[in-house]
Amino acid sequence: MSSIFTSVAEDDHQYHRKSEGKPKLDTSSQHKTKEDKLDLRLLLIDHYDSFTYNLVDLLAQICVHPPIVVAADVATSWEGLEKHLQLLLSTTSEDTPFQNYQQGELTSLVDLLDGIVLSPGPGRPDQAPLSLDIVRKAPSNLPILGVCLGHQILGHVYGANVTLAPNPIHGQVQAIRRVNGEENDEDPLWKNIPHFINVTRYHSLQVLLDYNKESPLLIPTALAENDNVVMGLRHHLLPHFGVQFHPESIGSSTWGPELLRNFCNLCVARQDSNTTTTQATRQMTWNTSGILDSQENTVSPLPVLKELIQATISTRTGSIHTTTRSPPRVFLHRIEYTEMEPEILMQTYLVNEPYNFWLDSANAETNKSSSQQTMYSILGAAKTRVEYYGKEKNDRRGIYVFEEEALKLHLPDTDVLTYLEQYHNPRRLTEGATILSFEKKCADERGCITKLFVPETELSQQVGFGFRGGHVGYLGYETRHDTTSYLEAYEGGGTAPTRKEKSRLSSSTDPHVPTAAFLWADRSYVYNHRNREWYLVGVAETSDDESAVLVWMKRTSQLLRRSFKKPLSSDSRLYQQLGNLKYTRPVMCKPNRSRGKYDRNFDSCIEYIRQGDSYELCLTNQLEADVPKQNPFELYQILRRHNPAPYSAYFHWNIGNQGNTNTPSAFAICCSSPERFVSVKPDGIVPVVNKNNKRLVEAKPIKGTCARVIPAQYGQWTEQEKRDDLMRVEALRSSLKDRAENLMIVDLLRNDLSRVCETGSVHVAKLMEIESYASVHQMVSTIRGVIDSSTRSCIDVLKSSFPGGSMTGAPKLRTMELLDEIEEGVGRGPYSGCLGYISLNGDMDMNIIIRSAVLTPSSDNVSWKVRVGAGGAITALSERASEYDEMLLKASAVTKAVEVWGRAGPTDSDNPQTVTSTFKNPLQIRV
Ligand SMILES: C=C(O[C@@H]1C=C(C(=O)O)C=C[C@H]1O)C(=O)O
Ligand SMILES: NC(=O)CC[C@H](N)C(=O)O
Repeated sequence: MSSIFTSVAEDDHQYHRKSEGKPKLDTSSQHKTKEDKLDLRLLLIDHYDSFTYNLVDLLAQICVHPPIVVAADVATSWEGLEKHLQLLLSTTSEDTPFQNYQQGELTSLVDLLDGIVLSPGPGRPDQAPLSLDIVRKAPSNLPILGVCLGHQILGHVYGANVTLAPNPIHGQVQAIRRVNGEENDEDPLWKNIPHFINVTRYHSLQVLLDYNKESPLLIPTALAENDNVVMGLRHHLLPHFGVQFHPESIGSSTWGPELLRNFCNLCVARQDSNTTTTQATRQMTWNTSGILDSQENTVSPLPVLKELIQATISTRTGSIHTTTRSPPRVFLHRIEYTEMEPEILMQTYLVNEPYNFWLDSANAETNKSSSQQTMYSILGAAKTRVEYYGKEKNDRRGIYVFEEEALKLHLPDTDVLTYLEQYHNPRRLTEGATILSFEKKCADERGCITKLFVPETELSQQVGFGFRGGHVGYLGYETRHDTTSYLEAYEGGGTAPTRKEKSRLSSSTDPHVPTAAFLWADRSYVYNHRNREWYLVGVAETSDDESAVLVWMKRTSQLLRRSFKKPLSSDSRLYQQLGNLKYTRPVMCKPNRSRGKYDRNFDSCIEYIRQGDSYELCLTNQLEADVPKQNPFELYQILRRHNPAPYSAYFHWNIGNQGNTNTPSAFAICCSSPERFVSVKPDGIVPVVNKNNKRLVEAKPIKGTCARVIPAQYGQWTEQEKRDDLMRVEALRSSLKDRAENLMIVDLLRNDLSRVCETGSVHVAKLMEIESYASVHQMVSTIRGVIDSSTRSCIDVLKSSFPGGSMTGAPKLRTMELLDEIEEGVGRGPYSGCLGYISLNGDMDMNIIIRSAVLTPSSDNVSWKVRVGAGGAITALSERASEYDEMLLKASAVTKAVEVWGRAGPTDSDNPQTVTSTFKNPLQIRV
């Protein structure tokens, strides 16, 4: 591993970042609080970058108050910004950028600010009117730090040319050197920073400085070693500083935070040198402490605009639902002496129910090193379900809640995350579960029960898993319209004509498949693949429910205790097919967009990157096939053998009863995903203080893929094949292109988690590790952070991080807009979204829906339309010729299984409708 990453937390017990070996903060004691933090008010203008909150997190570690973040499109001028801030100040409420400020404490913008940071972002400086105006009109003694796009904005304002850089460079860590010069030695931004440092670059544009000018306004402070691009600049008089690189990136972590500290110190020194901040000046000189003096007043506070005050923040952001209903009761029961296997339980009892699921750890048995978290299966069938149709399905918009086939609730204006929040907000979390045991001799189903309440703190250790019932389902990719709105509203943006225009672009998706869908899992089966232990998990909202749950548990326990290992009815048929599979056989799934079109799409991506509109785009395609109607569960069975993966899942929706419902939804998802999107769990590594309220958030993004060697003899490796395969691992590990792709997504996930996690808690636990699956090697990183679960829920985590950055690229919002256009407005549906559980104790585990088939019935109901999404990240280092192949390689993990399934053909038991009408499922009878 290259040395630039040595400051990454290898030791997961590290909660706050260490700063050993770094110079101490040089600040006057009156500005320090008890925790040595600086009492500064910084404003950060967010140009919708995917790294902004990494800056916010670092600044929040340095300052008492986290910076106030506002979107770059809240206004187009300094005056407009003032109005906007006045409005915010007058409506300070919970969950806004102002939550840390007292009402009435702040009276005017000028009094408020000690410094401004202009964030990085997509696009060109001339497209950022607000930031340009800030540089022109802010009080001249107010320090401004421009990062990347912000640096280019400074360049633009001060007359430098902003042009295309010699090469776009994204996610690469490179050496820069400081520019020597007497004035630069005094430069407070670079105080105590060595002359050569490594930093991460994400840019396509550059500021060209004219070194021949006699008295230049801008002075270069650092240059890139390899291409001499200006990496740092400052105004010759004003306290305006720019850095072209990203000090907040994990690849800059040795000196980046120091540079930000220096900026904060500079803001403190400016406070010291001003008795009243409104005495600003245009006549500037460096004073002895390296900070500018101010003499002239340029800005006066604006009166508060009464009519604007009336609009409240909570109506803009969609206020958080906090229901006062008490949390449901959870019951657990361990089944002793059963040899039941999850696949048999599904096949025998669950797949013929209209709504059922299996969150599988399909590789837990084949891969003994699989982690603790991926050794459980959660299975169940449900009576109550939630369907959500989002912005792209305007005719049916809203939430629909069904009990069996009866529509119980329609909320036309509610989005899925707001709906789920009612169940999973901090006030409704269960604090433990009742463990039930049944005495064997007791004949009565309702009697002879021992109950023991175990608090959550002990429960997870005792049973090993964190699922306590709740919602199991998925958020399709198009749920992104809602999370985008949340983000824009939080920062006060989304109102600019450019953004409004963009959000009108909507994608067409399959009408059979809701934008998001969840089952209410009140009776579930949890299986530990390692020790083969089974638990039943029941949820009761009322006392009637409670006695029904007890009966179900007792009956199920009795039934499963009698189960012995038996071969699956479909087993021999499936294995036979797998053995016959020829790996050279062409897939029958047809890509939606041909190689020629995909190549042109690739060119568009490269052009957007070249122009500075994106740093990385995850371009995708869909492959489609029509398969004669047969049992979709068999496709899943083939898939879990063919491509065993830790976040596999089967999700089956209404296939047996198509046509009987008020909404025409009917589909199945067969998923063999290797990727965790995000989980929320309690964890031993969290500090002991207030332990109950802390939960660990973990994302495990994958970026970097290469094909594995496929042994000539199915399942039998020669020594040479093993060696060749290992060589591919090493090639992937050291590939510049893949490391850059991965680094970008690591920084993006750090950003997304930093929006909700505690300041300083987000860290990279594992960087660029290689995991091997049936057909591919993958580069995987692990990012962790801590939330306070008394104020933040897993829904907040989803709001701040969905969709997973590995499926979008960076910067996320702009890149999603570009992809919409490139992918011709064809919605991705469940593919690229996430699937998993949201548990009633506040735990969550969501995968990324990739390596998956989504099945919907054809209009005549005689065949399945099978869709397999696949794609890959495009960066400046990508090659056109290999991207289409990489997409096909990823798809092939699934398309081969579809091919086998299609060849197997229907059997007599493949008509679920007949089965459900004759089969009385002993486990699903509800009393
Ligand atoms: C887009 C897919 O995969 C994503 C892209 C990857 C890559 O670019 O290397 C790796 C894993 C996924 O995050 C897919 O499988 O369809
Ligand atoms: N990271 C950034 O801020 C990028 C700035 C600009 N869009 C560029 O590509 O150069």
